[in-house]
Amino acid sequence: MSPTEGRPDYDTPHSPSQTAQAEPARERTEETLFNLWQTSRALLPSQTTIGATRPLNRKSIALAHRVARMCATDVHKLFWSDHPYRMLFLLALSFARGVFPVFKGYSHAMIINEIQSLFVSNYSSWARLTQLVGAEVLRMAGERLLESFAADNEQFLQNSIRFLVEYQQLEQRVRLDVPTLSDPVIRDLLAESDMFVASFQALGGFGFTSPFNVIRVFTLLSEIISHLFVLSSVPHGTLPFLALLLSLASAAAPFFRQFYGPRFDARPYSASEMRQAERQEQMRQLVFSETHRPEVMLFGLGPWIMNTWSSARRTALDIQNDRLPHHFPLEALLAQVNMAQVIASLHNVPFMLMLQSSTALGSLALYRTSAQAFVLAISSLFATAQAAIQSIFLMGAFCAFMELKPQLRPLATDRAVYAPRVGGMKIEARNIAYTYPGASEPALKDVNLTLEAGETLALVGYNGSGKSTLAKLLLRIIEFDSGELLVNDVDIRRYDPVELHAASAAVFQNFARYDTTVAENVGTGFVHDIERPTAVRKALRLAQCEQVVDGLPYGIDTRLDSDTSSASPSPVGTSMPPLPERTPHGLSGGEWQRIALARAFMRANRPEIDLLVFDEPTSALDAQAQAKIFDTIDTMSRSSSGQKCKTVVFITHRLSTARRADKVAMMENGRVIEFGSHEDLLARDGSYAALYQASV
Ligand SMILES: Nc1ncnc2c1ncn2[C@@H]1O[C@H](COP(=O)(O)OP(=O)(O)OP(=O)(O)O)[C@@H](O)[C@H]1O
Repeated sequence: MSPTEGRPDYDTPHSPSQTAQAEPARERTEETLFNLWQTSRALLPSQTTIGATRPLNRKSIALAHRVARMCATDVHKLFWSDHPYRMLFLLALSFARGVFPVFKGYSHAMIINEIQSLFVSNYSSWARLTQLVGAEVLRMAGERLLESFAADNEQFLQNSIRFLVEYQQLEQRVRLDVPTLSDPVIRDLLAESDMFVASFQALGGFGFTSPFNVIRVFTLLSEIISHLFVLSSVPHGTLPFLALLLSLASAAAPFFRQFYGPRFDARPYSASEMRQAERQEQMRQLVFSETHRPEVMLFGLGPWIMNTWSSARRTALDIQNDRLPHHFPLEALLAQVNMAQVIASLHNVPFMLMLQSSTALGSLALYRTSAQAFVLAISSLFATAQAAIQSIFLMGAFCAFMELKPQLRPLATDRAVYAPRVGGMKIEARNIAYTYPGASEPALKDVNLTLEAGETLALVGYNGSGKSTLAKLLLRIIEFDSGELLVNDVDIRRYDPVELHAASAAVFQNFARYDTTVAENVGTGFVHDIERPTAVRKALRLAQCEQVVDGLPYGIDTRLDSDTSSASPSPVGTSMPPLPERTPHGLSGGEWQRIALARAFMRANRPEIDLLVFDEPTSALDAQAQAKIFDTIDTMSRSSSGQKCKTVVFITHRLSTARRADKVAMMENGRVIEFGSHEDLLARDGSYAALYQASV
C-alpha cells in the first residue's frame, strides 16, 4: 500500500464530523474522535498539560474503548493492511511469550527433582537427567530463536508503521491551512498526535507509551493465567498454603511500597516547567546563533542571558533551592533500609517452610518462582495497561488530527470553481474585519475597496496599520471574521484556496530563506521548473540577481546561508563533513530580497497567474534597482500586446512608487481611510498627501 492510499483525497467530500472538528469552538452533539479526545482531556486535573497520562479507571477505560472503536479503520490500515502475516506472527508470539516463563519453570523443576531423587533416594537415572537437560537446552535455544524472530519482526513492524504515521502526519500538516493550525485547541491536538508518532521511536518497551503496549497487556494476561494454572496445582495442606501466601506477600512488597513508600513520580511537565524549558532553549539559541552574536556583543547581553538561562535551567533540573527535604523521620529512616535485601531474605522463608513438607524440591522452586512472577506480572499489568490506555488516547488524537479539514476549504455543496477573467482578478472588499487569534484589537476594521481586473493597487500607511494582513486576506492565507470579499464577483469563501493560490504569485514581507542552493531557493516559486537551470536563470535575470549569483563559488548550485542554519549546532553524531558546495554562503539583505523576487518571478508571468502581490518588494533595494523591479512587474502584468492581464497589489513605504499604481489605499489603524488614484488623494490633501509630501 502506498502511504497515500486510504487517506481522504483533497476533493473527497467531508463528513459532518470533519467539519465539526475543524470548528472546535462550536457546540457538537454527535460523537466524533475530536470530542472524545477532548472528553479524555477533561479526565486530567489540569487540561493545560499536553501529553499528561489519563488515570486508569473505569471512565477512562470506557472512553478508550470508544476511541479505539472509532479508530478501528485507521488502526486496521496502519497495523494490519501492509503486513498481515507479520502482525499475526507478532500476536501469536505475544501470547506464546506469556507462557514461556511457566515452561521454563517446569523444565527447571523437573531437572531439580531428578537431581534430588538421584542424590537423596537414588531412585533416578543419569540417562533421564541427561534427557531432561537436553530438553532444557532445546527449550532455551527455541525460546532464544523465537525471541530473536519476535524482536526482528517487531522492529520491522515498528519501522514500517512509523514510516506510515510520519508520512500521514507530514501530508496532513502540508494540507492544513494557517487558520486551522493557529487554533489553540488544534495545536494541543497536534501536540498529542505528534506524541503518538514519536511513540514509534521508543521501541515500545515496557514503561514507554506505545500502541504495542496494548498487545503486551495480552501477553501479561496469558502469563498470569499460566502462573495461576501452576499455582492451582500446589499440594493441599496448611504448610504449602502458608508458604505460598508468604511467597506472594514477599513478592508483592515492592509493588505496595510504590504506593506507600517514598514516591518518585514520572509526572508530566507542568505548563510553567514547559515555559522554563522553552526559555532555557531560547537563551541557549541566543548563545549558539551566529546571527545573534553581533547584538549579543553590542548590547552586552551576556550576563542577562546567563542569569535567565541559569534560573530557567535550575527550575528545569529542580535544583532551585538546596533545602534538605522535610521528610518524616520514620520515612527517612525507612528510606535508609535496603528494602531489596529485606525482601530477598523474606523470599527464603516460604522456601524453608516448604522444605519441611514432603513436596519435591524442584516443584517447590517452581511454585515459589511462579508466585513471584505472578505478582510481578500483575504489577506490570497495571503500568502497561495505563500506558496502553494513554497510547489509545494519543492514537485518538492522531486519528482526529488526520480527519481535520482545512478551515478555508469550502463545503462541496458551496464550492465555486474559479473562473479566470480577461485582464486579471477583480477584487471587491466590503466591510471586512479581522482580529488575530488571541489579539484584543482587530487588525482590520470595516475595510472597503474595489479593484477592477488588471488594475494596480498600492497599499500604503503607517507601521501596523494592517497592510500585510489585508494582503494575506486577499491571498486567502487567513480567514476574515466578518464582511464580504468578492473575487470575480464570487464570495472568496466559495473557492478552494488551492485554486486561488494556483492563480497568484507573491513576495511576503517575511519571505522564506531556505537553507539550500540558489536554484532551489528560486525554483520553489514554480516547482515544475525547479530542475530547469534556464528557467531559474531567467527568473534571476528578471530580479536583477544574475550577476550576484554568477559571483558565487558554485553559481546557482551554491548553498545559501539562511541565517537559521547556524542557530543551533547539529546534534551530536549527526554532523557530516560538509561538501565544498555545501558550505553555506551568506547574502546581503538586498540580495536575499532579489532571490525572493526571483522566486515570485518563476511563476509571475505564467498565463494562469491573475494576481501578483508584493509586500514591500524593494524595501532593501537602492532607488535604481527599485525602479527596474517595478518596470519588470509592470511588464509581467501585461500581455505581449501591452494589454493588462494581471491584477497587481503592492505594499510600499516609499510613496514615490505608489504613484505608479492605478489606485492607492491609505491605511490607518486597520481601516482604509482614503482610496482613489494618486492624483485624487493628493488633491484631497488628507493623510496620504501629508505622508507623500513628507516622504518626497
Ligand atoms: N500574527 C499576529 N498575531 C497577532 N497580531 C498580529 C499578527 N500579525 C500582525 N499583528 C497585528 O496586526 C496589526 C496589523 O499588522 P500588519 O502586519 O498587517 O501591519 P502593516 O501595516 O503591514 O505593518 P508594517 O508596515 O510594519 O509592515 C498590527 O497591530 C500587528 O501588531
